[in-house]
Amino acid sequence: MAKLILIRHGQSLWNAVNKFTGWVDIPMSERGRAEATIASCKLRDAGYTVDICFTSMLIRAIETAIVCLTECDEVCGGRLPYIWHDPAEPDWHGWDRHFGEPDKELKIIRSPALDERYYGDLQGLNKAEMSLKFGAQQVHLWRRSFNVRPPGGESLEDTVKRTVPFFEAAILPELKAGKNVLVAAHGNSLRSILMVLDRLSEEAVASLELATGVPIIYDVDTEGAFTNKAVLI
Ligand SMILES: O=C(O)[C@@H](CO)OP(=O)(O)O
Repeated sequence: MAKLILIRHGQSLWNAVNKFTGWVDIPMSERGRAEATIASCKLRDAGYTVDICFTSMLIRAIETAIVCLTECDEVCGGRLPYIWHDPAEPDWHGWDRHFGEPDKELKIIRSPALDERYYGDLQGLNKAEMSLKFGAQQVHLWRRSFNVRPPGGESLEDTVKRTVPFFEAAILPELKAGKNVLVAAHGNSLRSILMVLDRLSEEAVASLELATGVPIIYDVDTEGAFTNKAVLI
């Protein structure tokens, strides 16, 4: 049975100071790196290995993936992790051309489809200050409702429209082929995927909160059915 391992990135420097982050490319904090290290050890101790990894384009998710795969390198199952570059990219310089042993490689594939929800005009602003300015209820709607867009940004519904098609086209086929997949992404991009995997209603997804750096694991069969959800706290 293939494993799907979802992980929200470790705490970022802007999570630490309660700022809306969205697409701003903020790295992890020291605590975030520690969270990713602990996640790596928990994956190793529970005997999980990864065959292929997907991340967003944002450094906090990429860092989380790399720390998870390399702090306890048993998680890689003896493979060498590397960032895959698409030969179709205009600036591709043959970065992965020297690899010749696919069985010993662990591709890390980045996609903007997994990026955090775009927070528009709120990016960089403090969440508590915005609650004082616009009211806690309005800010809660911007942060957690399914279809209310933050000013100039994406609703969760908008996010679903990019994450779920990517999940179905790129990630699901790997799982159906029996590969263990690590997906390192963001609070809202993962909430949008979990909404589908856990069949959550628009109301139920509003109360779904994901901790930073905590792996969520599903068994996936060859038909693409998701069972036995486990959270490695
Ligand atoms: O700021 C953000 O990008 C996200 C995740 O940290 O915030 P929220 O939890 O409010 O959706």
